[in-house]
Amino acid sequence: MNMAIDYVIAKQVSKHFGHHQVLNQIDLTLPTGTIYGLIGPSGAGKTTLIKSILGMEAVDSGTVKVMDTVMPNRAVMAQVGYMAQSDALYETLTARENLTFFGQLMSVPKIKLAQMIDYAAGLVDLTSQLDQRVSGYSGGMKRRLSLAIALVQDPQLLILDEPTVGIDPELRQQIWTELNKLKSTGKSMLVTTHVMDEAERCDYLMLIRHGIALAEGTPVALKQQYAVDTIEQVFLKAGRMQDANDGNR
Ligand SMILES: Nc1ncnc2c1ncn2[C@@H]1O[C@H](COP(=O)(O)OP(=O)(O)OP(=O)(O)O)[C@@H](O)[C@H]1O
Repeated sequence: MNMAIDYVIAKQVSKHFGHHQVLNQIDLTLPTGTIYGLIGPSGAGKTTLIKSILGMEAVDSGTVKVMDTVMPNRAVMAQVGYMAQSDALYETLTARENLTFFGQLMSVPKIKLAQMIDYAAGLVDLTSQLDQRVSGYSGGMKRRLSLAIALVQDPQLLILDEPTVGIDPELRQQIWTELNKLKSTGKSMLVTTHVMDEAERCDYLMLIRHGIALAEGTPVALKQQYAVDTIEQVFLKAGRMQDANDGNR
């Protein structure tokens, strides 16, 4: 059983590119056994926040700790299952070879690696195509392989940037069922999504827009707070309120 710790603690994280403030004093705490969703429109700053948490993007101010360690830190980074928004795969290799390569890179012991490849491939429904070259894969298959790679090292913390883009609804359901199983073993996930029914499945949500954390809480609490029935409506209402506030300045 895992100790209840906060896997991620980000405090007052700010970041700009040129004159553009992309993150504005963001606080985020991700406890054990939690699926934390980041939702927001394109360009809101979700990927930049994720990269800042992973130590891949230097922040202007604020601090990030992952597994109680100040980031960036290579050893901690190696313990995080990260699925980037664009697939970084070796096209000339097969899916199994890709999984083996990344598993070895993450120092997964050989016996465990074979098991984890079978498990991860099964989870994303690629078992029968494992020995095909990735160059022949469709976009959705590549996305699924990237998710399998994030899982192959059996990480305690998964950071998934739009994991289900291009994946059909049935498989999306299966993947979410599995993410919930992983959660019940104490793993945590930070997930970005544009899909509102996925947002509803998260334990906790942050709505981010123009680099600002507009609202956060459990899906139920957010719906109550904004007196609406869906997360999509929360999102629209919070956005309108932000625009009205900006207009009043
Ligand atoms: N390396 C960079 N240099 C300059 N601007 C950048 C860089 N990376 C991101 N940006 C800008 O920062 C803003 C936030 O981008 P980010 O990718 O974090 O948004 P996002 O919420 O993840 O969007 P999406 O949902 O489309 O992935 C955008 O305006 C983007 O153009």
